[in-house]
Amino acid sequence: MECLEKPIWNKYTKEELEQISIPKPMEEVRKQVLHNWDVIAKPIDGLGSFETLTAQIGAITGEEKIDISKKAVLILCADNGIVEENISQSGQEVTAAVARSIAGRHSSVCQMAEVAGADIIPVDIGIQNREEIHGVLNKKIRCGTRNFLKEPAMTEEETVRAMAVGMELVRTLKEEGYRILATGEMGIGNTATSSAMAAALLKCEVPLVTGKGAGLSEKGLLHKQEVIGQAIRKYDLYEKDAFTILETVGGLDIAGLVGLCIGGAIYRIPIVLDGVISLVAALTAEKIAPGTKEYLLTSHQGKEPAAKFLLKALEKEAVLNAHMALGEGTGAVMMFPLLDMALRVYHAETTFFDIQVEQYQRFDKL
Ligand SMILES: O=C(O)c1ccc[n+]([C@@H]2O[C@H](COP(=O)([O-])O)[C@@H](O)[C@H]2O)c1
Ligand SMILES: Cc1cc2nc[nH]c2cc1C
Repeated sequence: MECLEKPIWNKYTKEELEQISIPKPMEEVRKQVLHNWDVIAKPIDGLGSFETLTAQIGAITGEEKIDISKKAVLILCADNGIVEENISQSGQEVTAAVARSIAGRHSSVCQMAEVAGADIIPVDIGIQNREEIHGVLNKKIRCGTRNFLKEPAMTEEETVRAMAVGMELVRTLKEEGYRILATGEMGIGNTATSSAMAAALLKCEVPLVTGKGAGLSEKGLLHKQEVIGQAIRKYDLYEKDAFTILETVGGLDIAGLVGLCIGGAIYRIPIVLDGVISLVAALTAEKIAPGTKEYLLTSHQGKEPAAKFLLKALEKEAVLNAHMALGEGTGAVMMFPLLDMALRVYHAETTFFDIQVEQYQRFDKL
């Protein structure tokens, strides 16, 4: 049965999206935050990546006093037609089941977000069935994508509309006072769409960037790699641009995440990236709107093999290396308490002067 599409806000065309110009972060503020860290009584660069990440947040927001008190994780839920090809352990009905669990605040990310003091915003951007799930924001573009082995997953218009949903969410959340957002997703089959996109974007062999997702057998993995390889050849994807790769083998969740990343850059909201699905969206966003990556913070590398190549292409390092493969935004949410702890030190401002010790000198250049 065809799903009735709901008309949604739609402002951009593909051409307009490709002409978005991303402002530069504020380098003076980054420098000032790094200087403030050096005055605090601790070894030089003692908090490592947390010093540079908080300086990045300063450069994004333009504020030396860093406030990430109001935070949220956005979980974009969507189905993938490619699941028909048995590239995942379960069927598409699991996407809606987990979305219901998120709405009821039971799922893994919900438990973690509660500890982190983050709000949970589940979004239906393309779950396959028509059910309105109470507590899930309805931004459905269509009921799941098409099977990309047979035809492109999305049309240009659907892709643009899904990206617009992500951008619009950042705009409204900024208006509501949110200071930092984490990316999350839920969608059976989205490690296959992510791996297909990663192979095409990075122009690398499919097995190098294709893993077992939520849990496949060795045989299942070989089949998944074969399916992705066939699609890459069918659409000649090594020769295609990022937008075409997204619409052909991506998903509505990934397109929405691309929009979240670009929205973060436009509205100057730091975006914390979760695992492989968010990382592929981040690289796509950077290719469509260069400069976007300056507004993105990494969290973890995870178990999917594509993650480390995507991080390298983004010229970023993960903070956590915990072999996670959960999704929902769990890795990104883990960053919130870590950043809160680092910022507690930053704002406490216990200086070398306070403890009557001569300030340590930095011998390398900032
Ligand atoms: O974030 C990751 O690195 C990650 C790795 C493996 C699985 N997942 C989650 O598991 C689902 C996709 O797995 P699969 O095997 O159906 O492609 C999807 O809902 C993701 O949130 C997520
Ligand atoms: C139960 C379950 C929860 C998930 N959360 C993200 N992806 C998932 C996949 C499954 C199968």
